[in-house]
Amino acid sequence: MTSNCPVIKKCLDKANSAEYCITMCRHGESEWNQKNLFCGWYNANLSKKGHEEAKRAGKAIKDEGIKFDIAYTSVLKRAQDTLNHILEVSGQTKIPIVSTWRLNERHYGGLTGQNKVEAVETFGEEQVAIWRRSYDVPPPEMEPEHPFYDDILNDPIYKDGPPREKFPKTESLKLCIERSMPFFYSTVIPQLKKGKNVIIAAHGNSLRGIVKSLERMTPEQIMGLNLPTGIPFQYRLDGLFRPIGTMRFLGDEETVTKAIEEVANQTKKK
Ligand SMILES: O=C(O)[C@@H](COP(=O)(O)O)OP(=O)(O)O
Repeated sequence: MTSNCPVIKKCLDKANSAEYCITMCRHGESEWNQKNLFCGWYNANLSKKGHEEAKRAGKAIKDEGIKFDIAYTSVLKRAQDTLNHILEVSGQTKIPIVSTWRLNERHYGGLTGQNKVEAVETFGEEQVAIWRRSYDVPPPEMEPEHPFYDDILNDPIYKDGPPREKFPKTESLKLCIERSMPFFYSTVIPQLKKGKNVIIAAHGNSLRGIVKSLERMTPEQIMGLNLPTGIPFQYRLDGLFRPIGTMRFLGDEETVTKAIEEVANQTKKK
């Protein structure tokens, strides 16, 4: 965009030249990723492989000499443990860490705890693909009889929200974006504006929501994006917080491609 008006031109020059950098990382493989179960708000641990992936992510950040000023994560331990490994291995455990339910994985509703291949056998490939990757079709709600309903609802990690009357029973990507992006714009963006270097350690779908918003992707475009576990990626952003170039993974291309394919193929029988 260009303009002959000096005032507009000055604003546009500033917007086009300012540059921010943000690093994000989906947590390492969880025990439920390993068992191929829909996880959502269930508070799964990292698997042994997940701990290793997270440490490797920390090494990649250390090797690149990336220094963070502040870190954001969800209230779920798979994301928090991943962040802690990253900060420990890269020698930056002293930075402030902000945890919020708003960066949680999308709530997978009644699918929580179901095996992804078995879900395809029960509901069909097309339906499960819609629940996993459509933009605005949420999975069936989690009913009070669901084996994890009470554990999740009464978990003290939710003492600061969401309020009980708004506690999700299921979420589409759209609903996940509606609670994560207000946090991103009100809390993370101001830090970037102050020149701070930020890392977000979160989840496959809460991060897909941020990517969709930053890249101004359509609902159709975001359907095709799968994020690998434990591989950090970065964006350089212009003054209007638009990406300059594509996301850059801190990992070799072969490993990244293989890890992305694994996520895409989770509903296929091995
Ligand atoms: O909830 C889950 O099962 C996965 C994402 O699953 P898909 O949407 O890729 O099926 O979330 P994460 O492991 O990132 O917390």
